[in-house]
Amino acid sequence: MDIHIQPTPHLPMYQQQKPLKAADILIEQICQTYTANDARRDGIYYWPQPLPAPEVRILPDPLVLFQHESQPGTSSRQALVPLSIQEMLQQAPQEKQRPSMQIPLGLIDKPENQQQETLIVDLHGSGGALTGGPLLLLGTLNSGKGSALQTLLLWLTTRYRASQLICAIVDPNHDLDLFRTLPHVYDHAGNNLWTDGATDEEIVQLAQHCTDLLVQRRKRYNHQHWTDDTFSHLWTTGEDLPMLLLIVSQYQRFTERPIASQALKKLIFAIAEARSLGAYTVITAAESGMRHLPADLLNKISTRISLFINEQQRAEFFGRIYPMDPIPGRGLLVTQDRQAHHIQLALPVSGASETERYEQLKYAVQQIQQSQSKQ
Ligand SMILES: Nc1ncnc2c1ncn2[C@@H]1O[C@H](COP(=O)(O)OP(=O)(O)OP(=O)(O)O)[C@@H](O)[C@H]1O
Repeated sequence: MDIHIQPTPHLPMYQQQKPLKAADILIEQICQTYTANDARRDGIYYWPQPLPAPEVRILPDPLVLFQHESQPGTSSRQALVPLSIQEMLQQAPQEKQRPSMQIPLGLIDKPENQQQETLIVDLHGSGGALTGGPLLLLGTLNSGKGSALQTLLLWLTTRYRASQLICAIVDPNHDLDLFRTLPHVYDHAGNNLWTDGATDEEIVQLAQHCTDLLVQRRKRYNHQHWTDDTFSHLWTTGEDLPMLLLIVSQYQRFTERPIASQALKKLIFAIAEARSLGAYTVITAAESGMRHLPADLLNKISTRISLFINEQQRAEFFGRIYPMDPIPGRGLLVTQDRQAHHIQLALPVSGASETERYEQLKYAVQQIQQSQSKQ
């Protein structure tokens, strides 16, 4: 059974800060008498609410991945998945799982269709999805890249056991430190696949472990003709074949280090070539431009999310200047139909401050760890 993700979730209601005007009262009364559902039945669609925006004093965490255990449905906060982590962890092993790399990351605005939907990125890149293939998250300092990686990794490690998913992580900012202890970050030989990339040797070694994994996989199935569906088919027949996810955070940090950047680039290319074998890539970068993200690397990346970047970078990255607000987690995504959409990414966990969110994430990772040790 697949986990159901609300297609058009309800938006948070902010507390009214200013006194109501007569027009507001009138609108509210009309909305009460003639609800959105009544309107929809009559073929009238309301303009969707604006994307939920974090506001330090009012609601710093308006959009989160999972529902909070103690307050389902009672908070003005919105969850992408209508389940708590604990419920997800209990449900996942009972499902007939497929190796899906479709990850709910936030909300996507489509005002021209009067819609707002869950943003799902698909690292496997099956046809028909809004986005597909390797993912780049670009954004300036404090734009929300690290939080987005946490959301992505929390989803995947909650959903898949370590025997189903191996994560290789290059994390110079230590945004994913809390995940380091999870068994997902080790390969079958017991090698730890997390590094902050402080030395070139560490990067080269991690690249070697990942390449070995791919080589072993090709060898093991040397007569196999790999198509888009082969991996999924082998997986569901019970083959011991974990997905491999490479995360390279802050790619620009390595561009001045020829050995490290060559090793990373080669690895990213090898993983892009091995998508049908179940290998996937996510990269974040704080700088665009050829010097930081070479064109041949960018060509391998089919899903490009830009969080806040300055106008000049926007012009370079998109070929034109789309309007953007400097809101954490707010960004732009150009979908396969070449349409640009505003998006709001979800935080992995809720919390009124960074410290609270850190503790919540720590607790979430502990829950994952415990559920792993029970299996
Ligand atoms: N989707 C979001 N909703 C609400 N707040 C967010 C969101 N994403 C990030 N934030 C907040 O914005 C701040 C910066 O986030 P984060 O550290 O993820 O940014 P970053 O791009 O990784 O920054 P840097 O490049 O400096 O490491 C944090 O306080 C974080 O909690």
